Amino acid sequence: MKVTEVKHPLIQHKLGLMRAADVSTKRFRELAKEVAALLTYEATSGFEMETVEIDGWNGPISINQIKGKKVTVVPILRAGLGMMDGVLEHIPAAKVSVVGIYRDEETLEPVPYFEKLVSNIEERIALVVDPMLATGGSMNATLDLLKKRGCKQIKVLVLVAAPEGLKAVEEAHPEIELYTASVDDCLNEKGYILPGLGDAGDKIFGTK
Ligand SMILES: O=P(O)(O)OC[C@H]1O[C@H](OP(=O)(O)OP(=O)(O)O)[C@H](O)[C@@H]1O
Ligand SMILES: O=c1cc[nH]c(=O)[nH]1
Ligand SMILES: [Mg+2]
Repeated sequence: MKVTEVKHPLIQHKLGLMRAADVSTKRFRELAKEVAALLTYEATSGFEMETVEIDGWNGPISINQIKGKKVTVVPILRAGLGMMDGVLEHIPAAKVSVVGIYRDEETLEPVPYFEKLVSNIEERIALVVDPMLATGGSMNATLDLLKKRGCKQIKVLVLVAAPEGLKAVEEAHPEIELYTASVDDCLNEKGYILPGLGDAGDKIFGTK
C-alpha cells in the first residue's frame, strides 16, 4: 500500500490547531474541511491528463485536461462528512456516495447502517474520506463494500492514521493509495488514536 504522509506546512499547521484541547466545534469543522482540501490537492496529483484542441481567443490552441475518469467522494458517516466539502472545493462536479458505519464502542468492530452509492460507481475513482483511521475496521469494511459494488480505483484520505490501522488496511487492501496529514503514535486501550484528535465525529457535530 502506498501511504503518503503529507508534510506540507499548511497541513501540519492546521492539524496542530485541531489537536488543541479547547478547539471549538466551529474551528474544528473549518480546519477539517481545509485540511481535506489540501489532502485532495495531493491525492489528485497523479490523475491522468490529456491534451485537447479548443478554440482560444486567438484561434485554435492545445490545453491540458484531466482524462476520462470521473470521481465519487465517499464520506464515511458521520465524521467523514466533515471532510466532504473540502474535497468538493477542488472537484465540484464529483458525485457523492455515502457509507454509514459506526464503531461499536465495546468491541471496536465496525457496524454498517447505511449505503447510498452512485449508480455507475465502477466507472469512477472513489475518494474515501474519514478523519480517523484507528483500528482500520471501519475503513476496511468500507473498502470491502466499494469493491463488492464494482469499484476499481480507490484512494483514501484521512486526517490522522494510527500504525495499527495502516497495517490492517495494508493487509486487506494492499493496492490502495492512502493520504494522511499524520501517522500518529498508537492506539490507547479504548481504541483512540494518540496523540490523535479525540472523537472527531463529536467534535465536528458538537455532540457529547
Ligand atoms: O478505525 P476504526 O477503529 O474503525 O475507527 C475509526 C472510525 O471511528 C470513528 O467513527 P465513529 O464510529 O466514532 O462514528 P461517527 O463518525 O458517527 O462519530 C471515525 O470517524 C472512523 O469512522
Ligand atoms: O481516535 C479516534 C478513534 C476513533 N474515532 C475517533 O473519532 N477518534
Ligand atoms: Mg465513523
